[in-house]
Amino acid sequence: MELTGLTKQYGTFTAVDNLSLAIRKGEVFGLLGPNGAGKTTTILMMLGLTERTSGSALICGYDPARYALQVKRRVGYMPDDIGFYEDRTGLDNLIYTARLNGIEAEEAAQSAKRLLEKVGLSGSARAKVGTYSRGMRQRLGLADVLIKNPEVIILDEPTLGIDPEGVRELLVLISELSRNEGITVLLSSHQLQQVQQICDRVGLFVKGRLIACGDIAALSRELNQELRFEVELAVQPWSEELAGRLQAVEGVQGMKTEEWRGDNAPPGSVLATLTCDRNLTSAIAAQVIQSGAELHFITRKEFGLDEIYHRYFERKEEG
Ligand SMILES: Nc1ncnc2c1ncn2[C@@H]1O[C@H](COP(=O)(O)OP(=O)(O)OP(=O)(O)O)[C@@H](O)[C@H]1O
Repeated sequence: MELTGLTKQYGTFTAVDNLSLAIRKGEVFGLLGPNGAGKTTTILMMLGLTERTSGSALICGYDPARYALQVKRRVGYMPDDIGFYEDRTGLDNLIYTARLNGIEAEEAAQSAKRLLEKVGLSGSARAKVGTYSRGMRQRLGLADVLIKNPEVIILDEPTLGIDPEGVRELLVLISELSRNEGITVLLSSHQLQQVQQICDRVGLFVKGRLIACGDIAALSRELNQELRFEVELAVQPWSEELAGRLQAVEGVQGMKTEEWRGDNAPPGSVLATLTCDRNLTSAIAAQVIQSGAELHFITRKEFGLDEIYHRYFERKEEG
C-alpha cells in the first residue's frame, strides 16, 4: 500500500497533511496518534470512503478514489464502532457478511465456523451478539473482516474498551494472522504500549502529519539523539567530590540526587539521576569506581514507545 502526499481538508482545516507512507506486504503497521490526529480520515481515504483533497493512494494496486469496489474486495475494514445484528448469533452475523460478499451458503457456514474457532468464539457461536463482551465483539469483528479472505485488514482502534487480558488475546490473534497467513495489517491506535508489542513498524501521527516512522528501535535511536539519556545510579558514600567528578564528565547536562532507600541500602546511600546527551553509563561508572565509592547499581533509562511518543508530542506542542 502506498500513500503519496495524501491530504484532506475540511474547509480551511487540514485533517491529513501531505501524508506519504508505504506499507509492505505482510507487515503489521501501527498508525499511532492521539484522538483527532487524522487516523480515521486517513483510513477512510484509503478505502475510498471519503474523498481526498489531493495526493494519491494505491491499495492492493488500485486507486481507491476510482476503484473503491476493487479495494473493498481485497481489504477488510473493522471500524472502531462495528455494528452487528445484536439479536442474532455470532454465527448468523458472520454467515450474513459472507453471503453479502457473494459466498455460497454452504461455504459461508463452513467459513463462519472455521473463523469462529480461529478467534476463540466457538463456544459462543450460538449466543446472541447482544450478550457478547466488548472483547468478544472485537474478536467477532476480526472474523467478520476475515471472511472474505482479504489481502489487507485495516483495524481502527481495535483494542479500545477491552480489558487487558482481552487486549492481549486480540493482539496475539492479529499478529498470528499476519505471520501465518501473510495478511498485511494496518491498525490505528492511541494505546502505544499495547501496539508496540506486535507492530513491525509504526508511524507517529500528530495533527494530520506523520512526524516519525520506523521500527521501535529506529524511533528510539532517532529520539535518543535529541532527547537525552538518563543514567540512574546508587552510590555510597556520596561526597561533594564525587558529585563534582560526575558533573565534569563530558556530556553530562544535569544531575538530581535523593536519598536511596533500596533494599539493604547502606546508610548514606544516594540515588543520582544524570541527564546526558549520549549514553555515558560506562564513563559515569568509571568515575564512581575511581573515586573509591561503592556503586550499588547503575541503569540507563530505556525509551519505550510511550515515552517516545509523549516526548515527540510534547516537543511538537512546545515547538
Ligand atoms: N466530516 C468532518 N468535517 C469536519 N472536520 C472533520 C470531519 N471529520 C473529521 N474531522 C476533523 O478532522 C480531524 C481528524 O479526525 P479523525 O477522526 O481522522 O481523527 P482520529 O485520529 O481518527 O481521531 P479519533 O481517534 O478521535 O477518531 C479532527 O480534528 C476532526 O474533528
